[in-house]
Amino acid sequence: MEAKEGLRTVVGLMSGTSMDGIDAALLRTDGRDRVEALDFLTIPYDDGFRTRLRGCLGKSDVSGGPVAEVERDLTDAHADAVRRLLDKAGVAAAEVELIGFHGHTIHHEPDRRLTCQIGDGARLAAATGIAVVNDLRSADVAAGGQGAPLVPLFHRALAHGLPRPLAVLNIGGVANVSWIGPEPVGGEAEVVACDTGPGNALIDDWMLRHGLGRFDAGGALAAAGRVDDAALAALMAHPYFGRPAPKSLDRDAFDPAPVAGLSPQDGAATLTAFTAASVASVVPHLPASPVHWLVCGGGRHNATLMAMLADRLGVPVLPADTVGWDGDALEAQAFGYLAVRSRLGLPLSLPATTGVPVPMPGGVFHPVG
Ligand SMILES: Nc1ncnc2c1ncn2[C@@H]1O[C@H](COP(=O)(O)OP(=O)(O)OP(=O)(O)O)[C@@H](O)[C@H]1O
Ligand SMILES: CC(=O)N[C@H]1[C@@H]2OC[C@@H](O2)[C@@H](O)[C@@H]1O[C@H](C)C(=O)O
Repeated sequence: MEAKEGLRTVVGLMSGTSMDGIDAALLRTDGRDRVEALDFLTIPYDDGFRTRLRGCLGKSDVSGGPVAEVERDLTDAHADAVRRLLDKAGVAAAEVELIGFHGHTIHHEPDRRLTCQIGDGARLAAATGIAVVNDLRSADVAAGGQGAPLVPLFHRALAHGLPRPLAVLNIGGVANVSWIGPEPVGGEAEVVACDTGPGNALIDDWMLRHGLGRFDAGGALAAAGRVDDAALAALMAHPYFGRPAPKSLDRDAFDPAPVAGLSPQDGAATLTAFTAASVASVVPHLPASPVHWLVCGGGRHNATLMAMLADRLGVPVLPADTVGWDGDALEAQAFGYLAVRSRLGLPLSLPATTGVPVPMPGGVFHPVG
């Protein structure tokens, strides 16, 4: 075990459900309440690899065969991302203590105690010469938790001094919220979290299906359409939205059939409204209404979605960048932070963030050599 005090220089790596690429962040953190962001980059996947990755979704058997080949190539792409990040930052691998390696979720069914992130920790440690912590969700799921979301404790670490209650909303392929309560003197604020519903994944799939690109840039297509209220009501009838937090989702949990017959514009508008309405539907499940929302993840670049969120939530909804955070880097930074917590034996999740029975440490350590 490493020293209990002090900042460590670490890398965090995330391959998110939108399958856009690898986010790699360099930071210094004590795994508690100190975080200094140093650098960040994204390495996009090419279309061929994205198709292979998509082909792994829903599978949980990684041994041998095509999933094992994708896992190997995914790991090597992460090693390359680490090299490029350190080159960009002018930092030597020897100066980095640890990599937090999320891997890529190909299957997530916590109610059956199943979650699977592909990514070979030992191979990444050997390729980079830096120790790795991976498999950060399994311990939580094995103990009966949702295994997600895991970023809430990182959000709390960043949130000192901001107005409370605060909601930090990540809009990736799936969307998740961290509710952070008032800051007690000398104590830690209450955190409640869950996945709210779809983020961008259904919108991205819609754009691809209509040959209109990989995502709705700026929300322009949605802005040109009309929300179909009946289709939206059908989408919102899913039982997930009535369930209390904590709760989590797999990427493809929702069937977009209700929008199937709509024009490209109206479908985009309705799916964008679905994301906004599902975020708003979580508010009654929170301990108190947030006084403002900070939005991170790629969905904050979708102006139509941001406007729909502001409309439905009725309080300020701002990109997280407005308080000095890098809204693209946050998830990758979180996995560097969580890797340090893993080495310190600190919890990665709490009963109110994943439903795990007790505060839960986790992660698997892979030393170099
Ligand atoms: N300029 C833009 N306009 C609209 N949407 C955008 C823009 N840029 C990115 N996005 C959306 O953001 C998505 C990527 O977001 P992000 O990288 O946060 O997701 P992720 O980390 O892969 O997912 P998750 O958080 O679920 O793991 C893209 O797929 C796209 O839908
Ligand atoms: C199982 C899984 O990989 N879940 C992801 C996904 O993407 C967003 C949302 O669903 C969140 O629950 C989680 O990722 C973030 C990083 C988290 O664990 O906090």
